[in-house]
Amino acid sequence: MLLDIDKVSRIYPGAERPVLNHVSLRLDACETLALTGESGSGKSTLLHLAGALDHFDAGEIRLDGQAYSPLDDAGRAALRRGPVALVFQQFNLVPSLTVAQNLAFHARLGGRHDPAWTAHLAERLGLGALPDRYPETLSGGQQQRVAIGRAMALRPRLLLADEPTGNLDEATGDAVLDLMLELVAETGAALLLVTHSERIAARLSRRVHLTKGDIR
Ligand SMILES: Nc1ncnc2c1ncn2[C@@H]1O[C@H](COP(=O)(O)OP(=O)(O)OP(=O)(O)O)[C@@H](O)[C@H]1O
Repeated sequence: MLLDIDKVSRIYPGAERPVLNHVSLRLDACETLALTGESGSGKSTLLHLAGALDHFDAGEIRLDGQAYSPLDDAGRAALRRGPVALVFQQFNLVPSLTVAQNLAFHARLGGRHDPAWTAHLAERLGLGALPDRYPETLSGGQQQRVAIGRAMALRPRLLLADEPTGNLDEATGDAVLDLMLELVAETGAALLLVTHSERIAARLSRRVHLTKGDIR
């Protein structure tokens, strides 16, 4: 088992009820899992917890047996510059950096920049001719391909994606999802992907539905 979310709860300060109530979820290497649920059901919250971007109030999360709760901020940041990578709906590229610099950005921060691998990713993602372009000159699909390349440059064990095609039209989104699934399969990573789309969920190997703070 790669990711073990074990009876995790999250109560936002001031909220009456927990958004996540003893949620458990396990993910093996090479698995691709769609996380669906109504708006506000806690999908992003769960993804952020798996990415060590937020704290949980009960339970435990482990990645390859490493528990999250003892980690300090540096340990949590190291997780995101190593085995865990994230892709968001809003791309979140660094506007002042070129495509090539964005692709290498997180891997450099983590001391794991492999120029040959990054160049391979740029080619695979159809970005080979655009190394010196800035994000504002790219289409949404191109920007998301850079974000995926930036994430995969770390050779993560776990890729977390929050509505990665939510800002793209259907054809562009499908092409981006194809590339993401290919790269995840090629590297043996696991994928946990939040989506509202039945069509996208059906493309992944497994799906779970979040409702009333729990997985059904
Ligand atoms: N930082 C926060 N502080 C307080 N409440 C929050 C915070 N983040 C999210 N919430 C609340 O927690 C609930 C779940 O939010 P979350 O974003 O995880 O849901 P979601 O299923 O991803 O929704 P959507 O599909 O609309 O993106 C919502 O009621 C939201 O308002």
